[in-house]
Amino acid sequence: MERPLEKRYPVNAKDYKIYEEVGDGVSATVYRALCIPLDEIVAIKVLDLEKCNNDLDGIRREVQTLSLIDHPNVLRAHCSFTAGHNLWVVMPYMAGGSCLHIMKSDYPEGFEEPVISTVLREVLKALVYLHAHGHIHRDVKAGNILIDSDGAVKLADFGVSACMFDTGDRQRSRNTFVGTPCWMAPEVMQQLHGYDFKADIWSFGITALELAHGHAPFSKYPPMKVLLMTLQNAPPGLDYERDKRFSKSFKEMVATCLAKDPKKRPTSEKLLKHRFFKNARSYNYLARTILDGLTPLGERFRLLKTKEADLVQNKALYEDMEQLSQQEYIRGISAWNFNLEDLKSQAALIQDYNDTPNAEDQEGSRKQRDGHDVVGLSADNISQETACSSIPATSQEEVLSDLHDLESSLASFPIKPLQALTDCFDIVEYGEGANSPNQKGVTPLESEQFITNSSRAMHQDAGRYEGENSQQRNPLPHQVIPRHRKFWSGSLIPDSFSPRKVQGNGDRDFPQPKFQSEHSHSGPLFYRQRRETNTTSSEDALEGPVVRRGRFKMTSVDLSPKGSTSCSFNPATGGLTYSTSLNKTASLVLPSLQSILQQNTMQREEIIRLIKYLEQTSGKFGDLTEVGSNDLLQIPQPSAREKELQSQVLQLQQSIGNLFEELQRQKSKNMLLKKLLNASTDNKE
Ligand SMILES: Nc1ncnc2c1ncn2[C@@H]1O[C@H](COP(=O)(O)OP(=O)(O)OP(=O)(O)O)[C@@H](O)[C@H]1O
Repeated sequence: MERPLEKRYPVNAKDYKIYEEVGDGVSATVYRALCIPLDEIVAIKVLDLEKCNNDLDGIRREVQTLSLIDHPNVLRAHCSFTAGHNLWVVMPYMAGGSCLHIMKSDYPEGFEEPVISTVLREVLKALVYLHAHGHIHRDVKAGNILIDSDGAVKLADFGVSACMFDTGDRQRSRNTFVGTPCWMAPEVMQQLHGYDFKADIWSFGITALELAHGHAPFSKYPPMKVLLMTLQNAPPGLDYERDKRFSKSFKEMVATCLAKDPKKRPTSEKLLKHRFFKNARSYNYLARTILDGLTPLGERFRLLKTKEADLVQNKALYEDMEQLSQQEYIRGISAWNFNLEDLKSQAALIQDYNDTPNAEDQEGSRKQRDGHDVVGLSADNISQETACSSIPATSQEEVLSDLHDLESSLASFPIKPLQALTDCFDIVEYGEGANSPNQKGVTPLESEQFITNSSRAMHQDAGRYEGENSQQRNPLPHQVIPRHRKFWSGSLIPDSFSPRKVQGNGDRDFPQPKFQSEHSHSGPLFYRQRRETNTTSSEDALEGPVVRRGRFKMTSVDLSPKGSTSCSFNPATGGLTYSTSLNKTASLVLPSLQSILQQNTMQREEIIRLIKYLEQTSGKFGDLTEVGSNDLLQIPQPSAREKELQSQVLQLQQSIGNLFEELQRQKSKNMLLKKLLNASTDNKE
């Protein structure tokens, strides 16, 4: 029988029409697109080669690997080529998007068990195939499980995949730190003896929890804490009490994947025989359940990004803190081997979150206290860990203890740890210019054929997605949506921001409302207090010329008018005269001036009341009081409402001043940290 002609996908950017953005990752953006000559809807992943630290050969090998893979549950590339400084990977378009996106938009509490077992069985089939062909996927997570409109499930993203049978450079690359910390197996973190395909089984177990809860365990913590918790806590799992809605077989299946000792984890083949997967349905079931009624992928992604952008905008200061923490994390790990003291002093800068731990973490700590399944820990470590995972860390000491714990948990690190880590995490720095994540130019410049044209056409129904957002045929969507820092957990929106999170059902005690208020008030207070208690801290040393002022430093002496000789107080109007130019100095003194104004207004009213009282009770000071009171009483008394509004305005102005001040402080701190980071990198080299 004659074989049907293979479809050949063009390797030139001008043959594709880019529609809307449907996803983004650490180093790539994914678009829905039309392959014009074939009249077929495809997905195009655009990687900025300048942002990939990998060498071109490495990427070439990855894509070659992709093109050789042939399994219904593994997403393979049709073809790939370079366009300008971007690599375009053309793939089948998976109209349902990733499980992560589906959960974030419609199932924030996770999926029901039959859905989970159906999805996971398909993923496991992909892993059986990959492992049998010598590949470790290394990035199994809900964000990489894609669903097509008919419910077909494919495992995507070989951005970090490694070949188990390779030798030489490739083999050594497995001794680097690759993956996303929440899904990362302990042996991958430890870097002791390298790792094998069992690392995928661990990530598979974590993904099962992610699908069950809507988020991965520890996803709200900064990477350093995730490392510590993974290494030191008992493995996360489904709780018999808390996760009543799930079957015993599901709980068992997760537990078997999440054995800390990789040898105790089953192979993918053996796992596929687990009774949990007996309940899996056909993939059409997914189309009928989770995909039914979903808005088109592009629109869903846009809404999620808008929501994320709004939340991030409102939480600009929190972002600064996160960023600082992440930079500190990278710095901390990378500096580990050569300057512990310096590291410790820098650790003082790590902002902790005062998060209420979720039941998952408490459970982990409880198990650990009971002495179960703790790898490589002394009693000392255990108590320290218990403190750090079950009680909100609030002090510098705890951060230092985290670092101490990490020191004992990570036996050794790769030769170039900093490089390895910067490959893993998206580090955003102030002043990023053209290469910043927002500048994801995907201009279809003259393209040159780069890698492969897939040997086999994928079974893609060319016309079926044509209707989806067909009006949105815009040219290349440069910076359609502002891109923000990627969250550690891989979530689109960090858990603590999720408006759907509710307090109180064990696993979901997310501190969103609490955090919001804390952030605007307690955050800056926390920083100031810390500085006050430790004026010789490295933070102070780093701060340079930042003036430490603000409402939390005010004393009654500060508020006295005589203290502020540099501004003029008009007793007739009760107002202050000062330059209105909004420069830095103004923003720094503004809070003090506003307080003085408030204080004086109150004093003035007090004096007027006193004069009135004296007028009524004594004629002795008649002349004097008459002059004084007449003079003062000429000013109309503000009504109670006016007073209230006045004080609100003052408070708002004061908050603005404080926020501006805090922002300046964070900026200068960040700049200094960047310098230190560069210096330590230079040292290392
Ligand atoms: N073929 C596709 N069809 C539809 N959506 C896709 C496709 N490929 C990727 N996506 C979407 O784009 C998102 C990011 O893609 P991808 O994971 O490949 O990028 P990445 O930079 O490698 O991300 P990361 O390293 O964080 O996993 C996915 O989570 C998914 O939602």
